[in-house]
Amino acid sequence: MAYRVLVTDDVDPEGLALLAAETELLVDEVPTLPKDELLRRIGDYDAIVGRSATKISAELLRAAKKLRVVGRAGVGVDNIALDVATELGVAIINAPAGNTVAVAELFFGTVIGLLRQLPAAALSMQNGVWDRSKLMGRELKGKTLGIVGLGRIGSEVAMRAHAFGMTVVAFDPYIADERFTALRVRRAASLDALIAESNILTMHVPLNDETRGMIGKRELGRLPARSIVVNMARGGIVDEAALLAALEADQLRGAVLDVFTAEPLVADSPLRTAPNLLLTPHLGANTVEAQRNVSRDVCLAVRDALLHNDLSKSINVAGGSGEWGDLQPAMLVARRAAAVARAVLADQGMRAVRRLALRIGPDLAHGAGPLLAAAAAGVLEGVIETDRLNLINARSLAEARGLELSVGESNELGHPRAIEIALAGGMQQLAVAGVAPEDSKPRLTRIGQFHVDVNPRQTLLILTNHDVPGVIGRVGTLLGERKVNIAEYHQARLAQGGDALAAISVDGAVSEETRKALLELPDVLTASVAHFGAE
Ligand SMILES: NC(=O)C1=CN([C@@H]2O[C@H](COP(=O)(O)OP(=O)(O)OC[C@H]3O[C@@H](n4cnc5c(N)ncnc54)[C@H](O)[C@@H]3O)[C@@H](O)[C@H]2O)C=CC1
Ligand SMILES: O=C(O)C(=O)COP(=O)(O)O
Repeated sequence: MAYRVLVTDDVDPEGLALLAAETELLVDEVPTLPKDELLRRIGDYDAIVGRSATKISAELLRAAKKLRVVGRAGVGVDNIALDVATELGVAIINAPAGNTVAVAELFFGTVIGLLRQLPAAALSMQNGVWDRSKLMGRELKGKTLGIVGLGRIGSEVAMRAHAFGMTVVAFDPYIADERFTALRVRRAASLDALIAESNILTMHVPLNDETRGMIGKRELGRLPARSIVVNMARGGIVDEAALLAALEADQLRGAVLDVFTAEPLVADSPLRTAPNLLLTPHLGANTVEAQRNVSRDVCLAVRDALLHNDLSKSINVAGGSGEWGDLQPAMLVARRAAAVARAVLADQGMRAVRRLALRIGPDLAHGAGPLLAAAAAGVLEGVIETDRLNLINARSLAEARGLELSVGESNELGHPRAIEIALAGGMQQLAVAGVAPEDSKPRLTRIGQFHVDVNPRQTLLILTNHDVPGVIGRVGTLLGERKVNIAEYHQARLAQGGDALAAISVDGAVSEETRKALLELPDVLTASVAHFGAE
């Protein structure tokens, strides 16, 4: 089956060629579409790849019945209704690293341009003027640079600022002290403290509820006299009206804006004629190198998501570390162990699961988020009606049904790559455990108190029976008569003559009628079937 990919917003051809090279991907490249036209067309597509000009609204996502992936050839995802995408199970993939240097270089280009009055100088030369006295500049050396957001771009700016002889201070409550030390950046205790000493204040944070309007009239008023404010992050992080007022009152030396609350900036915006304001039309990422990088990065990840169901690059899988190569077998165990626990409990009359507790061995600790999502998907599969149950929406769908989810690391599971799922509801609970060793196949190792050893393939039959001779033969004969092929049969018991449990891995499906027939066999006490969905 071929997947259709819609590409908007001038995405670099090098990445698109990677998509077009796949026979299973049909790529349609269009210019940035007006909202209504995009809404009309989106229903035909499995993926959309674009940049900041295309708004991926809640309305668009709900209309996009086939959509599985949104690729963003760049960093900021404030143009995407992330919550709705997560609820619908649509993967959001961005290209976080490819344009970092482009923004950092534009920072120095524009700030030096502003300090040395380069736009005015160039214009004066075009106009036949030679006036050096009016074009006196200032240097970066010795000035204090205040960076808000010491992430990828903030860090690159900091490194280059040292080369210019600047003092570098930053405010970022989410970054550890070690990173500040490694970058030789002094940590400001608060945003206010940073503002109070910044000759140049620059914003490198995402736009969200915490950062919208972060620099307003009050903050601008607290900057040292004759400071410069730079916003290359997102429009609205620096309040445009307050900035305009501060520039008109000659309170600042100047400002640089590359991003605007509404883009494109309207032709008659008062910002266009404000004094000492250097404007660029969202050029931060506009270099040949950056566009090639982000296009390649995002297209590869979109390809892998569509063709190989690899969601490791989706930013809306909670806790994803980005590297899932070693986690896939563990995710399979988590999902299947949860499905087994749910099936067995349902046959004991417990249909409403209330709690899912995941415990993982230390070598899987980095995958806690995706593993919990996989376990949630295992509990829900076959229970809820959705054709888009996946690692992206499983946790939110489970929580919406009142299921409490938790995950913890444990050294007591007997293997560093062990996984245990405990489901509970009412008075009942059941734990199912497994392992995902690096060098052998994933196995289920425990169902309740019974030790088993079975590779959970397409379908697992779980029987409990009296531990008496003849049961295995009768079960095998019944399944054989019904053309159910047994791949593995693992019999476990707690004590001779007590209860026993059989974990039987079979090919294909086991009908409800076959399950009932198994229950009719002498000495069989319970029979549960876990059909595993697609991986
Ligand atoms: N002008 C342009 O063309 C471009 C603009 N951008 C913008 O730059 C932003 C930053 O990009 P990256 O550095 O790659 O992202 P990043 O995620 O590496 O860094 C963002 C940093 O902001 C920090 N942060 C978040 N909330 C904060 C708060 N309330 N106070 C202080 N710090 C806070 C985070 O801890 C993080 O370290 C993007 O979100 C995007 O909006 C990115 C690329 C191009
Ligand atoms: O990557 C980002 O966040 C940017 O702001 C770049 O946006 P663009 O892809 O140039 O529309």
